Amino acid sequence: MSTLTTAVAFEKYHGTGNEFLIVDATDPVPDRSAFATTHCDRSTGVGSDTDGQTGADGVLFLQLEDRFSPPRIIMTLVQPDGSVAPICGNGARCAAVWAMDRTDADSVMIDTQAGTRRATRVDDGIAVEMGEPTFAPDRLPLAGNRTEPLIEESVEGLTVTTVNTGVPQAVAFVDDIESVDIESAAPAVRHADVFPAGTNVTFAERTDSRREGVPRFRQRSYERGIEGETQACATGSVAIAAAASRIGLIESAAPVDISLPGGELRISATDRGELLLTGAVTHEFDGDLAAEGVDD
Ligand SMILES: N[C@@H](CCC[C@H](N)C(=O)O)C(=O)O
Repeated sequence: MSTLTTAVAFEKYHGTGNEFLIVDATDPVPDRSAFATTHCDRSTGVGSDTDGQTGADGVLFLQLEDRFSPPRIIMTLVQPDGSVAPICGNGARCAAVWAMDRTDADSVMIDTQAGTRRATRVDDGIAVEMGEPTFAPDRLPLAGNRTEPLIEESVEGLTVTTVNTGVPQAVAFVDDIESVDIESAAPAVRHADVFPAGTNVTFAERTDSRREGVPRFRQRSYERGIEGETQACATGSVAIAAAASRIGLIESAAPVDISLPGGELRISATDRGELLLTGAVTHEFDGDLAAEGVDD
């Protein structure tokens, strides 16, 4: 038995600073977890981009099915710790551009473990239908036989409202987001016993509107699977809108503007009342990376 190393083509994209390596899923990568852990490492991973950022926030393995109209993509996000996330809002936008560039389509369907999402090219980037956020304890999930949603309750000393926006999110509304020591405050909540599958932890501060009548929040998120703060977490942005509406901070979950360390996102509503996430996507650079397998 010997180790076989092959070169795998990748493209690096970011959605509002949330960075992904995209690999065509038809290229064989025998151990996807090891591939993601190695190449996403922020110190030793894939080489620097123009912003000097080494590594990435995950690998999107994308399988394009262009016989359908609109084209479909089967999206699997493998995170730096080797785990698979059911969905990723920023990743879905990057996946949409990757597929649109190959098909000339302006709309694609993205099949994820959290369900199918439609993504459409719009003036200010890509808009993704994000499904119905749910506060239901069994869908979060919450531990035990709990029947009540977890709304504005203290978990590990932080007051949070929990919502599943495709992935679990614990949202804490704070007065001054800059003063939050996220690396100290978030890990205990992320691993709290009440969340058997863990959770992402998102902080939000209500701030001045930039569009008349549109509430705006500043956001910082600590992500499960990355185990650290990211420049943007779009399922967290949707969670802020849903949670703020649920606890009466705002009248409705849409429209809402969100400012993140990596840029701006907008939450609006589709005609069917589904939340729509809109933001920019950037294609950074391409290359080849080593994938290791075993040859027997
Ligand atoms: N960055 C993402 C969320 C990715 C999944 C998350 N880390 C998890 O494990 O739940 C986004 O933009 O939504």
